[in-house]
Amino acid sequence: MAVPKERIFPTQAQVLGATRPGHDAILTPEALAFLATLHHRFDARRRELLAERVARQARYDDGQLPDFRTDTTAIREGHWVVAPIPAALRDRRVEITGPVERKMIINALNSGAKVFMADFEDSSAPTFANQIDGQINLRDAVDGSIAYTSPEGKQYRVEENPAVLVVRPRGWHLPERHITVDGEPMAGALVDFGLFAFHNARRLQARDRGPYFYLPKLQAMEEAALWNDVMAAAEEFLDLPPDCMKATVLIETLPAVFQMHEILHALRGRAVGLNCGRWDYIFSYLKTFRAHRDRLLPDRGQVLMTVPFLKAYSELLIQTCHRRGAFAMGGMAAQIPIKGDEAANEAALAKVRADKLREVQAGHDGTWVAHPALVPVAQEVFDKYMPSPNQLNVVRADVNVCRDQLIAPCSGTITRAGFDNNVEVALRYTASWLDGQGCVPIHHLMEDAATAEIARAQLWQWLHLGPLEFTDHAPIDAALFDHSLAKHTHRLIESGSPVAHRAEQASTLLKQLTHADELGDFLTLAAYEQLA
Ligand SMILES: CC(=O)SCCNC(=O)CCNC(=O)[C@H](O)C(C)(C)COP(=O)(O)OP(=O)(O)OC[C@H]1O[C@@H](n2cnc3c(N)ncnc32)[C@H](O)[C@@H]1OP(=O)(O)O
Ligand SMILES: O=CC(=O)O
Ligand SMILES: [Mg+2]
Repeated sequence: MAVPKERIFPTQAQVLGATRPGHDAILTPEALAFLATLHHRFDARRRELLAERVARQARYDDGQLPDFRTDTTAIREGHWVVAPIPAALRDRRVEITGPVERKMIINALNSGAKVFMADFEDSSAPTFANQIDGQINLRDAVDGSIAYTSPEGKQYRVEENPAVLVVRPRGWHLPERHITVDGEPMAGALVDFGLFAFHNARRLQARDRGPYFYLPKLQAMEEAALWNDVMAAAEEFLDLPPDCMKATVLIETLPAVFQMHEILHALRGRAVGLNCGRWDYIFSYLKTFRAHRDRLLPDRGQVLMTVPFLKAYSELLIQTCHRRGAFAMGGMAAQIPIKGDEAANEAALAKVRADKLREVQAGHDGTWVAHPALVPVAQEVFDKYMPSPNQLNVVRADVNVCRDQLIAPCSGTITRAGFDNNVEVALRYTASWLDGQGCVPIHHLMEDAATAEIARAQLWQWLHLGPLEFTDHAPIDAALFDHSLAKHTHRLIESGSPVAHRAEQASTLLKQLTHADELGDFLTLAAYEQLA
């Protein structure tokens, strides 16, 4: 893409990773100069905001509880709405999500969903090849040339009326060590956003669609303001109209739920909605309260969206969004279709249906599905209960959520089966991730970075905030964890799984993380050190 010379920052980002054929068309000198510009202008601020996360967590560790801000009351109480939502995003009843693999992108675009969220984040293991191949695939999807032939000879191409593309870059915390500026690794977020915007934003803007993004794992309005400034700078650099880049923000950290008005306000020229990222939200609840024994969570299978703290979160999100003219998107049920067992499949679909029914009846404007076969399931429910394109008119004046409801302890039990399942899922997911696969089915559930984080964080919590015991009074202790981990490691090695060779490596990493005195910030940060 031609960019006026005076806009190009003198430094180029350096590529340290091995590149493959086709990568040079993404990692062009102009694109690398654009990345360097983003890095120079915004990385120091990003690092400051990450330091604020650490300070915030230290306050929670000292016993403070998250709460609404006192310095932003005027924003919460003021009368303002977000900018008008573009036509392409006014009906988002079903959104399919998935990694940026070539075949899956085509399948997702053809799935019948209104939106496809192309994911560089929770469902991606960010090897350099995955991330840059993903950029090639998205560029080809945007320019209409994407096609794929499977090893069996099946041909894939995009059909008419594909889903609207929305891209999710990595969160602010993850580095991209294969691209550096002045010797410093770039932020994965700036690399994913920057390369996608550089190669596709103008082309998208020239059509009836635009450059649209999902923004993950924010904790505070200042982090949203940083994204706003990054996008504004990119628009200026790429000669695009101000605020044409649109953002839907995942509310998937506990601190962020207390700043939803503020986050929308920081992005008000470009915010189109918030989304209930339930899995990371549960993980964030665990992490925020890692030192609070009175807020331990039971088995993850019991932490459903109907438990009080999650119900309060989703209802407050709907009320907040609709007050501001923004969409309130629902989230992901973990069930996926089960092949070869009709009864089990029907039971899984019934769970998805019930989840979508809860969402649409609560006032959500749309929802997420993990698999193409779930598009009609979710759509049927939303079509029935949401005949208009959205339900921005549902103001939920009945909702009156206070701080204590958002952080309410969750009742339930810790079972042996739940403990063992956490060990198995954390191990098998980590092995897959280390092998370059960021989303996998385990026991017929979708497991990705967020769900795996819950599994491993719970293990840490149960071992470190104890002494705890199961319902049969057997102690929950490190010896039990070591035993279960050894058992599942052995099983994975013997399983013939394509990731069996990663079993020992994943096991060692999990052991370190679970035995550590402090709950590590992100599994994916620790594992990134070892990612090929
Ligand atoms: C917490 C969060 O962040 S949620 C968001 C992140 N998570 C996701 O996006 C989940 C994405 N989903 C997936 O990756 C997959 O559905 C999995 C891993 C859960 C299951 O994958 P598989 O076991 O391969 O599913 P399955 O074999 O049933 O797939 C059947 C077909 O559907 C396709 N498919 C499955 N999921 C998707 C998807 N999300 N998008 C597009 N195509 C898909 C497969 O590619 C396959 O295509 P083919 O018949 O042309 O070969
Ligand atoms: O990103 C979504 C989530 O649930 O986490
Ligand atoms: Mg998430």
